[in-house]
Amino acid sequence: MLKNPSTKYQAFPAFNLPNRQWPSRTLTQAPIWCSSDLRDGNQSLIEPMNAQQKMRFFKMLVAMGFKEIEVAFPSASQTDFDFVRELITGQHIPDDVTIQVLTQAREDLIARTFESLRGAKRAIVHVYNATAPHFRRIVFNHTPEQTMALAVQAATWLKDYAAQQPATHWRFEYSPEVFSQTEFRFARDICNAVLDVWQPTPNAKPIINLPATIEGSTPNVYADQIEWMSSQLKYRNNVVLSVHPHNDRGTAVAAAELAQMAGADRVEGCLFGNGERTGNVDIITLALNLYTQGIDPQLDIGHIDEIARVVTECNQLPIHPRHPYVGELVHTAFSGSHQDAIKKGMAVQNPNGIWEVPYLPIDPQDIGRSYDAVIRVNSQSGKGGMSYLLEREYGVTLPRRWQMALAKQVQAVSDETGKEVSAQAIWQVFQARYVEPQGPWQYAHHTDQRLAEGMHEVCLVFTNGQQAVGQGNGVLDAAVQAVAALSGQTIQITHYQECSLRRGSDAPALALIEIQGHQGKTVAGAGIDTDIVIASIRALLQASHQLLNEQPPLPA
Ligand SMILES: CC(=O)SCCNC(=O)CCNC(=O)[C@H](O)C(C)(C)COP(=O)(O)OP(=O)(O)OC[C@H]1O[C@@H](n2cnc3c(N)ncnc32)[C@H](O)[C@@H]1OP(=O)(O)O
Ligand SMILES: CC(C)C(=O)C(=O)O
Ligand SMILES: [Mg+2]
Repeated sequence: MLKNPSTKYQAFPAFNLPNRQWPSRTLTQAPIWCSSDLRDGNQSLIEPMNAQQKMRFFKMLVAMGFKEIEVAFPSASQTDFDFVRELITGQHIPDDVTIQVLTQAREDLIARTFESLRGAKRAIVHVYNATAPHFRRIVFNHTPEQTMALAVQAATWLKDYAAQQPATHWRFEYSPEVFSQTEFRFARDICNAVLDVWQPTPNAKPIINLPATIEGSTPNVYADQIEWMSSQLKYRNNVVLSVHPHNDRGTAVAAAELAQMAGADRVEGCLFGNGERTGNVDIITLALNLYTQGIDPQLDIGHIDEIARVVTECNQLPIHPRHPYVGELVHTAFSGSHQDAIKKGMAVQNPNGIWEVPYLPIDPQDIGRSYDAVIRVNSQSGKGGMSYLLEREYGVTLPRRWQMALAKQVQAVSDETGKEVSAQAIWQVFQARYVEPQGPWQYAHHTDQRLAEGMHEVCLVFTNGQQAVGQGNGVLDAAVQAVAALSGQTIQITHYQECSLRRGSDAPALALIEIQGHQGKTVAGAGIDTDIVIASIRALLQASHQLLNEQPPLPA
């Protein structure tokens, strides 16, 4: 039993913003993305990335189309410092990409940071100090004035150190760390004081980054805070307003989306939501959320599994199978009614039309996945899923009655094992039930004699030496008469269907036959052979066995 929380935790105060605009806005374009994987993501790893891993990750981010990449905290470690040097001296930074680095508001660290950036064509130096009251009190033992003075001092250091390296095109970024838990007027004042130092121009717009360092409220409150700050920042037209949500409450994606509706121009985050504690906001989810609204996310995510492979190998952390868009199971339906709807949706989906396959918010092929995993069968599945797999893997489209009968048998298998049933296992159940001979008349060979125009006499020879002769107006009709004579029943074909099997090098033919015996009982059989006539005779014989064996009829 949890303890009463009311004496230990406080509700996040509501934000009074009566004329808030963001709720009636929608997202219409991608923000400026900044990947913080190599800094915020990296600092949260059990084992931070080594130089090779960072370089591999960096190159992937560039290939994906990121134009701003926070690559390091250069004053933190020699590895990070050397990595920045290698990026610059090794000329690994394309002309349209700007690297960003983070530093605390301490002069020694700032000096080292600028040292790491020597020779860079462009760079963003990102400085932060915590501004929330409990951080001021607990971590810094600072008055608000001292916190403000530290930020202004840091802004001045950045400006001065940048002036000593004029060949680089500098941009500055300031984060009031723990912004979302800072008194909002104080947050505004400290950001504006920093901007006063930097004197923004259109040519080098500073970035004001407003982090939810620890996510503490519902996303609407964060959106209110961002909308209010956007309206209160000085030099707003020459300032890039950035957000940096963490995911402590599990709503970082929502917070980032609402914040953009509230006026944020830029989003910092990490791929698949890596980052401190529960992570930074997941840029892939944000981007694909835009994509599925018909908006170009301005990132190349057309090969999501390859991206996931690089990220998991570099971070040495797995991705949850239910993770939006990328998880192993997120495009898979096991349950019968979902499978039925997906199967119907896939069948009618216009390749050039609006995507409307039920239960699939995105076409898996758009992110480089196949349809293989879309439907998987277990005890929760129905005829739709089972027949989808047979169709996809073997090219066999069963009539509805067969689907219903086979589904029962497949479900019996999955109930018994408690496991998933593969397409191959379904095919085996199908063969055992409809194809494999279950009686004495196993086909050996046959002869076909033309008696007159359209009239055939067929002699069926079985492996046990028995023979049956019949006449009819085609080979199959004659075979039916032969089997009828043999079994002493009138037999009538009520359904016939043939197809080429997809699996197997010689593409054998499959014949499906339904016959009606005396008292109107309808049974089914299937036959496989490279010759469609023989496949049909085998199917007929197998159906006749079902008639004799008192097998249950097909459902009506
Ligand atoms: C929310 C975020 O993600 S912020 C980024 C966090 N990332 C990291 O910290 C990773 C890299 N950091 C490091 O490797 C180290 O912290 C270093 C190398 C930068 C500094 O190490 P140290 O000098 O040993 O300082 P350490 O971090 O242990 O101590 C924090 C000190 O810096 C102060 N400090 C913390 N943040 C800041 C800041 N943004 N600006 C100025 N001072 C700060 C603290 O008040 C404390 O001061 P005190 O020693 O007077 O009590
Ligand atoms: C340094 C800042 C931007 C940060 O990572 C945070 O507040 O989460
Ligand atoms: Mg962070």
